[in-house]
Amino acid sequence: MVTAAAAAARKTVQKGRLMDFTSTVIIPLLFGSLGIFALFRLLQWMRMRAYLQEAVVVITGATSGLGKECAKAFHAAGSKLVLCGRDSEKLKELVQELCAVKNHRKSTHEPHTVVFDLSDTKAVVNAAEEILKALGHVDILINNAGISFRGTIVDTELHVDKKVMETNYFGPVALTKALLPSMIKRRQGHIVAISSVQGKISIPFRSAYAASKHATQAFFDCLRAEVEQYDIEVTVVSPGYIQTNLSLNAVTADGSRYGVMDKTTAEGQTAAEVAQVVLNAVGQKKKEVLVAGLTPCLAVYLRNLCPRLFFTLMASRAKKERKVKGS
Ligand SMILES: NC(=O)C1=CN([C@@H]2O[C@H](COP(=O)(O)OP(=O)(O)OC[C@H]3O[C@@H](n4cnc5c(N)ncnc54)[C@H](OP(=O)(O)O)[C@@H]3O)[C@@H](O)[C@H]2O)C=CC1
Ligand SMILES: CCCCCCCCCCCCCCCC(=O)OCC(=O)COP(=O)(O)O
Repeated sequence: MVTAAAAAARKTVQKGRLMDFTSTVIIPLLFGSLGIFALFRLLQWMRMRAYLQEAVVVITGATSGLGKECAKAFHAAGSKLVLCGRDSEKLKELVQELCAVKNHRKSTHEPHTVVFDLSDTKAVVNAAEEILKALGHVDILINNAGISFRGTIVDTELHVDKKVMETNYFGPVALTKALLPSMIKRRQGHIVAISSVQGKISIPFRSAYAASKHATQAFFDCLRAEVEQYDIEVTVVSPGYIQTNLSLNAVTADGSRYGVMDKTTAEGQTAAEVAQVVLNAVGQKKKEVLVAGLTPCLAVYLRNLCPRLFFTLMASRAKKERKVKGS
């Protein structure tokens, strides 16, 4: 009887101590951590806002898809935009669209436009000069423009491989090199490369595209290391499928337009969602970001951790695709 009462009393004391511990240690710790986290996020947001507001941001491929949505996101963040593209009419329409947006919280700026073809090196160098003359400097360069490709290696004419490399690799490299000296001089700048999941893994019938994106990843990784001493940032963004005109505009083995909206593209993430990820990655000065669903992310890990299995999967994918196309 006595021992049972003593045990019950001991239990009550223990329960009381636990409650004391919870109210004096656990709960304050929990709220404290939440508070610190909220403060950290607020400071991060304020730093990002200050970084993007008034920044001179050059965006290539601004006439459609991801480039257009990036233009909207950076414009809304108060950046001074330089919109680049091949079609001056489409660029003018975009400027009108951006200027029509009312933003009462932030001061926004009317964007500049520069028309040039990225596969023309001379035009790229002239464009960089034009940009520096008009705005004095560039804070953020977003190398976004690009084209994709569909075809077998055996059938693809070499000029097609070159065209894809000129647009996706040599164009951004030339523009970056043309703007880099002024960034180094100011010891300030941020260079962004829109690569792809296919900059990390190669899938069949995309040889020229995957090669151009692997080259992009390699070049901008080297650049990041080389310019860190000048406080210049480099961000490589690797998206999975996005709902844009990329597949429609892709080139085929003989250089003609593919002209098909692939199911994978149509079912991808929206360009606005990915543009927001680009904005945040730039604002937070991230080194790289993979913006894709579970399967592409797993495929990237599989390529590195178990390449044999990945190659087998890709070979069977090639066989299956060939069967579907009856070739
Ligand atoms: N959509 C997707 O699934 C994915 C896209 N990406 C990448 O995103 C980037 C943007 O593509 P996305 O928006 O999807 O596709 P879009 O086809 O919608 O946009 C491509 C942009 O690049 C421009 N461009 C193409 N060739 C040239 C050139 N020679 N000189 C100058 N500009 C050129 C186009 O301009 P114009 O209007 O003159 O043709 C257009 O503005 C690309 O680098 C692409 O590889 C990455 C992963 C997935
Ligand atoms: C342990 C399980 C691992 C599962 C991995 C299986 C591998 C399956 C292959 C998946 C391939 C994903 C490819 C994604 C490609 C992609 O997102 O590319 C983005 C683009 O650049 C699109 O350009 P495109 O012209 O090809 O439309």
